[in-house]
Amino acid sequence: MSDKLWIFDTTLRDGEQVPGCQLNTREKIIVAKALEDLGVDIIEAGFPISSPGDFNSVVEISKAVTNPIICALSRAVEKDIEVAAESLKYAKKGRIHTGIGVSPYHIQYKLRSTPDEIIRRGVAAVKFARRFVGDVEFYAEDAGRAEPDFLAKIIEEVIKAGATVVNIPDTTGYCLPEQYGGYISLLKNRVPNIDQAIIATHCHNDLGMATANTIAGVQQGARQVEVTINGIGERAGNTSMEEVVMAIKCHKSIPVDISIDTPKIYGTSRLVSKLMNMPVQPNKAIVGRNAFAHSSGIHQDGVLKHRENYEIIDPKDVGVAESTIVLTARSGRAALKHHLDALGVELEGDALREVYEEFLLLADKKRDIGRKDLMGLVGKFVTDSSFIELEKVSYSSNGTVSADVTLKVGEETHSAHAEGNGPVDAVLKAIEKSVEPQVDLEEFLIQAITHGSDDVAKVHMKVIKNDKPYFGFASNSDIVLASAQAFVDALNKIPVKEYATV
Ligand SMILES: CC(=O)SCCNC(=O)CCNC(=O)[C@H](O)C(C)(C)COP(=O)(O)OP(=O)(O)OC[C@H]1O[C@@H](n2cnc3c(N)ncnc32)[C@H](O)[C@@H]1OP(=O)(O)O
Ligand SMILES: CC(C)C(=O)C(=O)O
Ligand SMILES: [Mg+2]
Repeated sequence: MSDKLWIFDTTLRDGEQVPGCQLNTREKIIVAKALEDLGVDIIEAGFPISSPGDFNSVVEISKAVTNPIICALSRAVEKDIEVAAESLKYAKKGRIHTGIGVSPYHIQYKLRSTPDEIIRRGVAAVKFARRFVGDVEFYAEDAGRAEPDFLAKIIEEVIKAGATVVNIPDTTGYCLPEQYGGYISLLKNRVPNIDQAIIATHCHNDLGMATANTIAGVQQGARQVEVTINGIGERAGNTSMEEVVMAIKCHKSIPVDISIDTPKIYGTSRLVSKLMNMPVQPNKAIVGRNAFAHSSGIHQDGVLKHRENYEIIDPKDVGVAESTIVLTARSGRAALKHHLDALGVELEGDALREVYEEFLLLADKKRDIGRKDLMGLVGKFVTDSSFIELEKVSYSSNGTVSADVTLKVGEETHSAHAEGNGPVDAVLKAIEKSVEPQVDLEEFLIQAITHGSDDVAKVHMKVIKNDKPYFGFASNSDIVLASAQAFVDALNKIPVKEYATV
């Protein structure tokens, strides 16, 4: 029989420590509800002593969320623990998370203390927290660099004092998987009362080892994993929830059950990325834009024949509609044919070979091959009456912001006027008014390339049509124009056959 693996999410505490990621209470409640919906077991909602805002967030999350345990962080300091307990008064199930540094660095240089005194303070903190709640987690900060004998001793003592969960953080992301797993097996084998508490992993990603270390910990007997959505967190981040969950789902040999509703992973990732203003790197495992995108011919042919040739996860299992086949100069005929079929152009044999040769010449010069390029290549076989070209864009701000756009769709000219919250909003609305298909704008990123006031803005956009993502890119020194061009670029990638279905 498998054990339960408790999923402890610290996006709203450790994740929120990242500069620029701070959320207000309303936004934290949105994330907490999404985490509840995703199926997490414990939400670390904040560090209540740190500010009135964080205290209030823990109070409001406790009211808003029903199923998960709500956890509040504190130092091994009585006042911190009292405030944490106060913040949890509305929690249906509340947990206080208290602890202290245990590595020689932390004991000597941070806390200016001695090992014996650290054990005394840790034990006192756990006993004090138990006066308020029955569920007390102890963290042994910087356990990843602790003396093993000292770690085993303090863990034994805090369990005696009433800790229900013992958290073994690799706070500085120092460990290799074998070392981190070694700490967990040491505790399992050496601490006589270890079966009275759950061992938790809490890994940081300074060497890119957070997921590997967490999995090593679970393999050695840890039964709680502390993770964040998209792996956000201090410095290089925390362990990413989606990576751990999917690694365990992919490897049935790890004998644990997880409560996460995996098709909700992608939506939760986007929500956190958007609210925290923290873009997800394109090659991020599981949730990155390219996690299910195939761009070289041999892979594309393999995926088109049988998805599992090059995918270990079905994208639908994590909430991504489908894999994408991206046309590049490394693509082969299978990929080209796949795209032409989607445009309604069915070519075989010599015709396909002829178009493929021309496609290669073009793809060697151009990074991103879009619908206009493809229709140009197959022009003698078919005409495209739906390609969109941006002819004119103007906007003004006179109390209300409005925009006028002129577009050419196939041979026809369309003009539209719209108002918006700002110039980009107005221009995109005007474009949407005059074209099919209507789409949902899911992601919109503007990046400065050189960082001067004469900078060129690079815009990346993701739109959704019929649950499928389409990406648009553009760069221009005019941010509004770059946004309009990226939007049109994305629209032009939507196959005509998708227009009819809304
Ligand atoms: C590994 C982690 O992620 S730990 C969590 C990190 N998150 C945060 O720090 C965010 C919230 N922190 C805060 O708001 C503030 O730092 C507070 C309210 C906790 C403390 O503020 P201040 O009282 O001004 O202290 P300051 O931040 O300057 O220094 C931290 C103090 O806590 C002590 N301390 C650090 N960790 C612990 C601990 N686990 N238990 C007891 N004391 C601790 C330090 O030794 C230092 O004490 P000192 O001033 O006597 O040397
Ligand atoms: C407070 C503890 C759990 C922590 O975040 C760490 O040690 O990384
Ligand atoms: Mg941490």
